[in-house]
Amino acid sequence: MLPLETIGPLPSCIHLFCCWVGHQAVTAATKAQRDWARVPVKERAQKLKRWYHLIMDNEDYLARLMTTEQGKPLAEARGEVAYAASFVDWFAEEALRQYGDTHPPGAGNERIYTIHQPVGVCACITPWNFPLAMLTRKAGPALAAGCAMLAKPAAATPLSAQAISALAYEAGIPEALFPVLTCDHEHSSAIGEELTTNPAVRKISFTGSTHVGSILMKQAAGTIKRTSMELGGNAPFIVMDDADIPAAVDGAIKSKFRNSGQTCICANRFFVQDAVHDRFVQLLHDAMREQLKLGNGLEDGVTQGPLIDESAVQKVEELVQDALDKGATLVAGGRRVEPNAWFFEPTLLTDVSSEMKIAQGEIFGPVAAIQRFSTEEEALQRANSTELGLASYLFTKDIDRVYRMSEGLEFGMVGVNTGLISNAGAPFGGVKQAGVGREGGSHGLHEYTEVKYINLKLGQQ
Ligand SMILES: NC(=O)C1=CN([C@@H]2O[C@H](COP(=O)(O)OP(=O)(O)OC[C@H]3O[C@@H](n4cnc5c(N)ncnc54)[C@H](OP(=O)(O)O)[C@@H]3O)[C@@H](O)[C@H]2O)C=CC1
Ligand SMILES: O=C(O)CCCC(=O)O
Repeated sequence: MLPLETIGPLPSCIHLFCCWVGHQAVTAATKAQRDWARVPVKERAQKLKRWYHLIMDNEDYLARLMTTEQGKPLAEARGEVAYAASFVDWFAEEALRQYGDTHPPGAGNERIYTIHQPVGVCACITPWNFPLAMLTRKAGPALAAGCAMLAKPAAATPLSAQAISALAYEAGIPEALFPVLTCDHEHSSAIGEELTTNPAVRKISFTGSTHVGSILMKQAAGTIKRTSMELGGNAPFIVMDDADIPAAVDGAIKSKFRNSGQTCICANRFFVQDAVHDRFVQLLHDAMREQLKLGNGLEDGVTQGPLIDESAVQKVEELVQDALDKGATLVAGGRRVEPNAWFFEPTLLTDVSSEMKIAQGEIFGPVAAIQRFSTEEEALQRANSTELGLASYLFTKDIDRVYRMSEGLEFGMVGVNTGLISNAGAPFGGVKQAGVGREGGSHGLHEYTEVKYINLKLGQQ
């Protein structure tokens, strides 16, 4: 018998085991995908529709599971279940509309046309902040297009992913076509490595940090995989002096404090024009006091749950402290509720400047950090001074400004006079280092199809 030390330490065994599980899953998915691509699109769409109805029928169960697992309040969890289901519903319908086109022939006896075909076996790695919706935003279009989708959810939220995929199997979607590969945080790189390097996987779709997205892109480059990357944001929320201030405050509450500030499209940097600064801050402070209640998300009336883990709380604490050290003013909140708890008070800071860390990257916590500005040009220039061009928000009643500024903002998405931009029918995605590709809408389906051009030469003129 081999001495134990020649086999190696336990972690590397688990690493190898994860790679092996991933490899087996890819092999099974490769066969399942060939069969699935041959299923008539109408039948694929019907199975997705059944999945959609099963998700909605189990809304309460899924929402309670998510609140227990992830922490977001029950009302928000219910909203996410419906949001997740809406991707399945939308892509079930869009699958029927994968139109090709015909082109003018180059010569009299040739005909040129295009068809859309599934990319093949795809894989996705999803985050904990939207454990259902980020999965269906990727699996919905992939399955609709005729692809397989291997899913690796975040270690913090495997149960939500397993529950929603079980409903897919119940709806008639083969398990081998849509396996969910769970593992602990230490071994996510093992599964990630297999999914990004196995040549049978044709596409990788990721939502998470820019740091991990860049690792996955490098790994995927070896086999030239298609990638969709939905990475970090640093959203500006611009309030012009002609804005409807109560509406801007309402948008701020929705955009900033959804999921306790843990979304990549949360307002991250508030820019408020001088003339309306004090009124906006006052009304926002009032709204935070009246509308935000911290606590157990299963209890009635709670709107703010805990952050995801200890390191998330520490990061927010450090950002707030750095801002205060550099001259910010604390208007409300500013600390965790009690030692060792992961609940962080809804926080309002003013006198924030671009030198502070809180203005430079994702806060991912319930902190509204307010900067002031004087002119439209200054607002645009400061808003655009980030590499994380995902979402942006603009509040103004001047229609010329709406066009001028929304076209000038270097972001993939602009919410004008609204703090909520999420919609299954719209293309979600970023520019610069915020990512590659679009999810949702018809663009979201195209991410899972290849365009094939066919040149048909006729025998006779
Ligand atoms: N754009 C967005 O929506 C999100 C942005 N973030 C940002 O990222 C920060 C950190 O959050 P965090 O959860 O650590 O985000 P990560 O980017 O680390 O995690 C996102 C997903 O990637 C997985 N993952 C991590 N490392 C690897 C790897 N080497 N190979 C394959 N998969 C990997 C994770 O698995 P596991 O959980 O097992 O580690 C998880 O499923 C947040 O504070 C926020 O700023 C976070 C989540 C979502
Ligand atoms: O934080 C994210 O990456 C997901 C954004 C959720 C949404 O689509 O609204």
